[in-house]
Amino acid sequence: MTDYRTNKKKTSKILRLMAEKYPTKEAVYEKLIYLQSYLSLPKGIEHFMSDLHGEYASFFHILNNCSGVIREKVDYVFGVRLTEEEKAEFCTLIYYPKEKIDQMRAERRATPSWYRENLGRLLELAKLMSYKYPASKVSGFIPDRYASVIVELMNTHPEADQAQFIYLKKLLNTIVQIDSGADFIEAFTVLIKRLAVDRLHIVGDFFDRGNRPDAILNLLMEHPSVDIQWGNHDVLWMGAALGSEVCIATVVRNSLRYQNTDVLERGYGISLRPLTTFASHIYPDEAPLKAAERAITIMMFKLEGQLIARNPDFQMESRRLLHQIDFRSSYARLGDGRRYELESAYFPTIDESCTEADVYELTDKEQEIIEDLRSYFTESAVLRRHVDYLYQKGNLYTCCNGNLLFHGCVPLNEDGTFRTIRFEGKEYCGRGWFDFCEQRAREAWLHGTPRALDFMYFLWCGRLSPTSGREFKTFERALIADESTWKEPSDPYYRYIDTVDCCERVLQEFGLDPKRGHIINGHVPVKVRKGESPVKADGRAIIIDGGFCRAYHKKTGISGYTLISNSRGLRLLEHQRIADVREALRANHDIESVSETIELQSCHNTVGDTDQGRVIQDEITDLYNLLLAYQNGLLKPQA
Ligand SMILES: O=P(O)(O)OC[C@H]1O[C@](O)(COP(=O)(O)O)[C@@H](O)[C@@H]1O
Ligand SMILES: [Mn+2]
Repeated sequence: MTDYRTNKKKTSKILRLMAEKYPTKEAVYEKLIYLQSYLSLPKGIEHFMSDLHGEYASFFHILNNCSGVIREKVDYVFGVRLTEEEKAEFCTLIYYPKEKIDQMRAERRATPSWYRENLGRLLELAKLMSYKYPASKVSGFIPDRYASVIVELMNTHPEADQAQFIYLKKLLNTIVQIDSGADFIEAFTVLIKRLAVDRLHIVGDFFDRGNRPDAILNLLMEHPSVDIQWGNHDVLWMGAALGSEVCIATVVRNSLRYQNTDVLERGYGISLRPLTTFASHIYPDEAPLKAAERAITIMMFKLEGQLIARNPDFQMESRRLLHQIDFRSSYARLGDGRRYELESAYFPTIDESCTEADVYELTDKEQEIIEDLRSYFTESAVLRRHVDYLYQKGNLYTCCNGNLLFHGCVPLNEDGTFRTIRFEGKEYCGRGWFDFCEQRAREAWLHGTPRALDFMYFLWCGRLSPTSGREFKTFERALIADESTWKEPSDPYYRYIDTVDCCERVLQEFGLDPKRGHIINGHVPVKVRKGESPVKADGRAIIIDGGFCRAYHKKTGISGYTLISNSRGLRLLEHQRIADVREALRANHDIESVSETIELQSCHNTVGDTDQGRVIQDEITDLYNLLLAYQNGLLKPQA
């Protein structure tokens, strides 16, 4: 009885709210007709990318060419009506309108007929690409300042009627005559790019290795429809920006290793001066960058050792190794009980005779340096804006249209079952562990608690972290010459992902249809050169770390992947070579992309089949109820 009453109360509350929004019967009709028909349009295109690792030029190009979709549409619309060169030049105009127009002007080729011709082509392309959207959505994509004229252009039908033909000609002539051709070309290219990608998913790792993660984020922040799944490099930077000292030391170390200090110094206004001055003082024989790397590496190991000791639940004890160094000889004892020779036995910031606990203490000077860095990191407004954006648009995982997106792994046991993780006296596994990890990562942002800041470091490199799933061998890689110690054992997930059974269990665990969903991961570079494929378990899982990262090109053999999900299925694009804007402008070169169909459905998916479709369906039900309430007099519509 109570249930019935509360439900009734709730329903009428919803209806009253709806009535405020749709006060007349006509308003309800209008919305119902719009929503009902929208459900039948083809589903919008989703693009997935991951592991961008600061490679701005490639990302910029792929964002501009919409992962190759523009080129395909141009081929489709203009077929043999244009030569290959004309099509390539037209594509370059769409990718880089400002630069291309400047070039045409400089070469005195930007004549009125050039403007008219290209505006005509852009219009034709935009019309074709807009067919899968309702008109109101298309007008939402048009840059405001040009909206009324572009809407007018989009509504012309020159093929149908002579008067329309003349009308269109007049519109285009006037645009060019009054010198607004360049502005309209640019506005059309914005519209076309918005029509080409309905949603962009970035499956983690913006930072480290490449030198412009800041520029990538600036660009992305202008994109109208993005979601992000955090990678381990992202959580590391997020932790650093929020003030975790060990995350800061690691970020600085990574930047020095890849000679990317510009990101910190210019991009985020973080000065490394005190560190480099100190480092060249204590390592006078080293080059400045190398000296700074050595100095921050030891600080990092000290801070990491302290963190591991105060967080036994991280299960990272095997990574606390600084005290295993015999400072009098040049050896360290590792977990296997064996002694390994160190690359260098010179540790000017460690007192040889100190106790085990003291090894992990920072010297006064080190303390001063890390505090100084900390204030730079936490006070950088640009970094703060980027991290806020990562928190606002990002999650540890996303379920979208039946697919499961996350960067690393779901921790598994050796036998492939979900691994139970004990943390603060509670047990977690599978999705529950992801939810807990995300909650703790958000605590770092919202409250900056020490425990949550420590957790960000665990997420970066913990063996049980969903973004990592690997036992990092940073100590061995930094200090020990014997490379056999460098191999990083990883979670059984990375083996089991090859099996259909595992993928299906994971999908089910996250509430998705195991027979129809896909797992989409990044994190593990696919070594195409060695014959590896990004497609696992008959297409149930796809790993799209295609190595945008230049440092890994030798290993991967390609320069990035984009996964595309459209109304007919899934397609993978393998981008063959690095983009270069100048080259694109000079010779109209595009990134060469090889396309592989992973799944082709016999029928088109519609908006009705998507998550958004389900939300719309609910709204339709509410609208019908409102209509009923208006009809049976429960609510009075406005006249
Ligand atoms: O998430 P990614 O890109 O695999 O990066 C993490 C990896 O990078 C490393 O820190 C190694 O870095 P380097 O390539 O600079 O030696 C590994 O220890 C770790 O597995
Ligand atoms: Mn990663």
